[in-house]
Amino acid sequence: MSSQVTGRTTSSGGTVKDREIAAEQRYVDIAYARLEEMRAEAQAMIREGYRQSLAGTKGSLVDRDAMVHQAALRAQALDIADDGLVFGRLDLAAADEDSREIRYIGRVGVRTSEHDSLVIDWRAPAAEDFYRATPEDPRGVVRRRVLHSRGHAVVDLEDDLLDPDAADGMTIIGDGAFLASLARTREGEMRDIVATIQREQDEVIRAPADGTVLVRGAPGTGKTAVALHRVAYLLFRHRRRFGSRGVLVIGPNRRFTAYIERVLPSLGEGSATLRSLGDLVDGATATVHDPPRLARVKGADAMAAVLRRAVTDHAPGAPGELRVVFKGVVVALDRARLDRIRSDVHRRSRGSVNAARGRAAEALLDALWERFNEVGGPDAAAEAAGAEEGLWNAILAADGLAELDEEPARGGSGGSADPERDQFVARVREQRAFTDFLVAWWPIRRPLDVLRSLGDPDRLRRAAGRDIDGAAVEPLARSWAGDAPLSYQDVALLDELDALLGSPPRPSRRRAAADDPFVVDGVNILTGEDVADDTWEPEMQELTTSIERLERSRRVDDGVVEERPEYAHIVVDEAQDLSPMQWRMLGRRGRQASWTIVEDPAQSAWEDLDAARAAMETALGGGRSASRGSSRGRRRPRKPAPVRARHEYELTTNYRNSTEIAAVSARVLAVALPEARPARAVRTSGIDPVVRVLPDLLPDLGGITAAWEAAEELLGQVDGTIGLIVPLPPEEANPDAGQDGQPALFGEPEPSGVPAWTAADRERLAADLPERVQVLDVLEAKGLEFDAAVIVAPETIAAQSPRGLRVLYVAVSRATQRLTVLTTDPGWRDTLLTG
Ligand SMILES: Nc1ncnc2c1ncn2[C@@H]1O[C@H](COP(=O)(O)OP(=O)(O)OP(=O)(O)O)[C@@H](O)[C@H]1O
Repeated sequence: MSSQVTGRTTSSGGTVKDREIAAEQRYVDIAYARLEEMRAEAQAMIREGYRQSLAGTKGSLVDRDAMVHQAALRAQALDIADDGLVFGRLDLAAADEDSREIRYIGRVGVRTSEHDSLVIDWRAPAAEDFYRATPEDPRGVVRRRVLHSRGHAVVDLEDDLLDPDAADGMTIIGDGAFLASLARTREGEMRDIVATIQREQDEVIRAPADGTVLVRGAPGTGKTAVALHRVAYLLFRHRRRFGSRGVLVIGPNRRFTAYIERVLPSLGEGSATLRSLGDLVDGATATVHDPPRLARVKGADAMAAVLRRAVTDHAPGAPGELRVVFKGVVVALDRARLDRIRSDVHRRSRGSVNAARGRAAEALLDALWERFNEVGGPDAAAEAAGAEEGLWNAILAADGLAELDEEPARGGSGGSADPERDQFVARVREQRAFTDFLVAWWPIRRPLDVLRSLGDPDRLRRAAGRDIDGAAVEPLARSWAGDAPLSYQDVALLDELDALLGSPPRPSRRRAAADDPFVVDGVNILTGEDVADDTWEPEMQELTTSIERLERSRRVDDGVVEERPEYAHIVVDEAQDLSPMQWRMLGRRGRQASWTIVEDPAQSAWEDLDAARAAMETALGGGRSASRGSSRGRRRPRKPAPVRARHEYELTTNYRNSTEIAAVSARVLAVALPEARPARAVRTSGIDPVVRVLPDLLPDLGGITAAWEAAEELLGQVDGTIGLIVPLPPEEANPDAGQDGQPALFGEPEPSGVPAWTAADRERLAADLPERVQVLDVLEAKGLEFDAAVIVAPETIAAQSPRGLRVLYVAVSRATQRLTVLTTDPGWRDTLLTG
């Protein structure tokens, strides 16, 4: 027989619950004492490692490094356990009460000095029952207890009785502490959920490490939390594999990554790389979202073909003619010839564009030699040389000196069967006119230079071919011209360009710099790299051109040749919003990776989900593109990507919203996507969402005042964070203005009809509000949550983009406790409150 209690008083004073808490506290104290010893041991190990290195024995440096590294990891893991070390207890079924096994579950594993288990790490197999046992499937667990602590002190308990028949004499404490924990105040940063992971979530966290884990779920079902706990699990269980090659976690924007950045460190895992889609590429940071119609073009797979054409076009400022002089003969290549050479080099070079500069130089020399012969060069040269020689000999003879010796041929590129050609090549490649031309005609290009060059509509039109709608060219070019801010989609394009341009060729160190005709002033003009060595004498060299200096300094400053890192595991959050080009960017970082993909298609702002899905499959298959990105033209048959194991999961319980707020968000979902199923919310607050109908919500016509008043009211009602969610700024919005029901593309008037909130409006609104109120546009609100949210003008949000209703669905599902909606449209009040 068990007894269920919440606050009953015992004969010894205090409640049953107090007595149980005191008993747990005794155990927890023992665990902390041992944790302290383990920390001291780890510190001693670190000291010992350093001592060994001072001893200077053979191999001691390696030993020391290994020892210090291990001990430091251990010390770090033990440090994080200082708060809430033990959070769970399992009582397992047994033949009698005395032989009943008890397991304590905690943030890290703690053992006695005799190696008996005091606390089991939550990720260890023995802890699995804590998360998986249910009354239907108790897995031998009679009672599951959650311990709530503040620092080292146990402050509350909550029990689940899973097997009543086996619960002989067991006390069961329960007052809904789990649900209460869901209602806790949000402080602006996500927290870990180790103590309360639910069964369906645990299945995702412990899913197989290989292949792809795909997790779907409505807002608030814990997708992000689960993905992060999975990272901690993978790093714990497969430390060698994932620890060394790394785990990358990708979120939609920097606000989001800031929101989740403390979860992994709080789980003792600081090694994962956390990036947003806007700062995944080193040296580039996105600050804006493109309006949907531009994003659609920039993110489409066809953009890969456009960029490929862009890097094969001549660089801005490339000279249109090459002229060199050999033995008095002028040899020139005109634009048409140069263009043919350029496309020929591109066609024949497998590697990157920058690496092909050496090949381009050779092709130019070939063409010059050919041209030299075409213009009757050898004869003219012989004649000119003969005349010159005759003149000199006459002068020498007049001085009573011997005749000129025959000049020996100077071997050019290694000596060929044609000494005349070798001499030509050797002389020409040393000419200033040739090297200057090469640097300008085939410059080492950076991704950002190429993207900016597409700010020129004519150049963009050439690159676009038929892959971009003609009407899109001008707005696209505008978005890249000058110093226009980089968008989230642009970052993926820069990565694509980086892959196309690649690193410049490595200089040949074997060849003494002084003998290398492409080394000018200690810099290899093919690669831009500094190849000065002992044999280099500056005064013997020609002066460096300003272009070379510029290139050299830029490349050093920008670290443009940095390697792109690859990871062993990649977690993609909010994956429903990724464009095909963004998937390509991720694919390059995970060619050997396993993946965890987290998404909710109903929240997707991306329109062409099928194309994005195909790009995702390619990325997961090892980063090889099934299509070369062009919608037409030649396609080489490619080997199909290997099929990797796929594990799919759906999360069904909404832990964020109260049932009252979840009902509002379900009504928006019913309009946005009638066939979609909302998640089941579990916590009822008794607080109904508020919808206010106001005459005007344009920022200057009452919108800012109304939003400010709503925030002020909520500040008195909740202790934690408040999100003021306003419509998109004008440059990021474009309505679905298509007459035929199709989303509008380009050419229609600017979206002046739909009101928008500028960044300045947001700043004005935020100015007089405390820090716990965040003012953000609907796209910035993705993935975040607040104690209370104010949604300004749902009618505007819904109309601002083809996916506006889904964006609104995201907005209304952000709040945990209170929701206020301000609208000018009574119809929206009815939709939100009654459906
Ligand atoms: N098992 C759990 N115990 C306690 N809190 C939980 C649990 N699962 C999720 N939560 C909480 O629910 C909230 C929503 O979780 P999360 O942000 O991970 O959801 P999501 O599915 O990613 O939502 P969205 O799709 O809106 O981004 C968070 O505050 C999270 O800590």
